Amino acid sequence: MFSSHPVDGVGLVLRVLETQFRRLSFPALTFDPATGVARLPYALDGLEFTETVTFPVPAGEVPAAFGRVLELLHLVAGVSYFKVGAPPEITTTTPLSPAAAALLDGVYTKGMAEYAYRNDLPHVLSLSVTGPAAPPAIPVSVAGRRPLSPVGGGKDSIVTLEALRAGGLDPVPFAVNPNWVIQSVFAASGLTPLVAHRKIDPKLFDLNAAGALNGHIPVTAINSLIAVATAALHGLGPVVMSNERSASDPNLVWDGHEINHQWSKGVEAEGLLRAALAEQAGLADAYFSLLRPLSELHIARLFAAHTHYDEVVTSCNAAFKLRDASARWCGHCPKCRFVFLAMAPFMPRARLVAIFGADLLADETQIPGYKELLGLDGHKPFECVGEVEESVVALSLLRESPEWSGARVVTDLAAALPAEAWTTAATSNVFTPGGTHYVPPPFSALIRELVGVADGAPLHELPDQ
Ligand SMILES: CC(=O)N[C@H]1[C@@H](OP(=O)(O)OP(=O)(O)OC[C@H]2O[C@@H](n3ccc(=O)[nH]c3=O)[C@H](O)[C@@H]2O)O[C@H](CO)[C@@H](O)[C@@H]1O[C@H](C)C(=O)N[C@@H](C)C(=O)N[C@@H](CCC(=O)O)C(=O)O
Ligand SMILES: Nc1ncnc2c1ncn2[C@@H]1O[C@H](COP(=O)(O)OP(=O)(O)OP(=O)(O)O)[C@@H](O)[C@H]1O
Repeated sequence: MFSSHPVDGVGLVLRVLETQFRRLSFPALTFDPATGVARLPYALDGLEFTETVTFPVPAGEVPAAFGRVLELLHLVAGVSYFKVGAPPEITTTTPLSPAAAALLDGVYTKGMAEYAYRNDLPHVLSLSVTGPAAPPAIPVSVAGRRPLSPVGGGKDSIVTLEALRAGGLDPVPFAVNPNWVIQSVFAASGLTPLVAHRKIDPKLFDLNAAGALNGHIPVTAINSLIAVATAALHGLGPVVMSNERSASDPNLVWDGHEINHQWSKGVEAEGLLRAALAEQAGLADAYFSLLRPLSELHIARLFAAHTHYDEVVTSCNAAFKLRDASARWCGHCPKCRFVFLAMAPFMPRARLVAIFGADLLADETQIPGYKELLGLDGHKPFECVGEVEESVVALSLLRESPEWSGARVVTDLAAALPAEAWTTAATSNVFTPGGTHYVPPPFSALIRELVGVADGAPLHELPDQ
């Protein structure tokens, strides 16, 4: 058992590496309305951490719903500290509505599934968060207020922001810890953003550097709750995300469980978060993804209409590292490869090469990576990339394009795919909106309009929620 008497940095690290942790718990959080600073403490047995989130300070009173969302954020953001020890018990004294308890179970199991898989910790997949029961709150609607639209610097949130603007909904752009890419997207949008700042306890980085257990966490769940809390604090409307249909697609199945790098971007997490916000905080329809009915390839096609973000748009995750971030597109990760392939059918080659600063489809060293995306090798990479079918459809469009058909990577990949792939591509539904979604009116009309206008075709009917 770990105890918390003072030790120097090296001693602390050595003891952590030798410890089998038993329990993650959540000491009381604090919030200072004058500074907007929330302090979120965690205890991994006797090892203590504090994460800090600084919200934009509101002009008026702090609404009760904000406090309830902050409680949820405190519990969800514990994943970063949980992963140091993967304790079998996670307990809170915060009363939990049934939907809040279900969200937390999902976050600590399915949200941590990639971590469990990579570290061979199967017990993580069946953990449960325990706490006293709370009755569901009475839901209130946030409809009719200005939406808050999180910006990630990539193509998806630009498509959402511009769709909301075109629909006359007057969106407020938002980001957690915006780096220069996100700030440049804010500037290119011409809209005035709100921002929040999140500071992970630095002790975590020392432990990681020394070899403590580490791995991927469901960061979108954390950013989403910071966004909802900010919207509540500022009396805004729903938080409108840009998570696509393919985010729900798992990377692989392990021990009978789906492992999805993007779990907290997927539709299951969206449903759990919506229900938890309604029951625990009384916020009905306060969170949804506008782009949920669309594939990544479809979103790439819609993005092609927005040329004034070309100098700033960056989807590569390497640009978003806390340390040693790349300038923009790194040009050699699965996400760069996928986004290049997805955009190529819909824009002139010179424009795409200018956005990326390189021509990935002319570079034969990219071929092994593209084979993974096309399902010819290994499993879908642990990154935010579309489904195999989307890559196949993109390639089928490129092999017929005068500009791209002679590109080295296109010819090699087209030769490597079996003939059935082209039949699959021809009958694919990647440009047909569909699947489970939670887009409420009037936003569903907006997405119909967006898709219909971009296609120059009759408006698609979205299936019912
Ligand atoms: C930028 C990135 O991809 N980071 C992943 C990478 O971490 P790395 O060590 O290379 O760099 P940092 O991000 O700077 O992290 C430093 C350490 O801090 C830990 N940490 C970070 C954020 C946090 O909220 N909690 C943390 O504990 C982190 O574990 C590092 O030790 O590899 C890590 C291990 O696999 C990943 O966890 C890092 O992913 C970030 C949390 C991140 O922001 N990733 C997004 C770009 C991302 O993957 N988004 C997914 C959606 C995932 C979801 O379900 O929400 C996507 O867009 O598909
Ligand atoms: N720093 C951040 N602050 C707030 N929201 C964020 C942040 N980073 C990403 N998001 C949001 O999380 C969701 C997933 O992010 P993701 O990186 O997939 O989107 P993106 O950057 O818009 O597009 P792309 O898929 O091209 O990178 C989006 O709704 C995005 O707006």
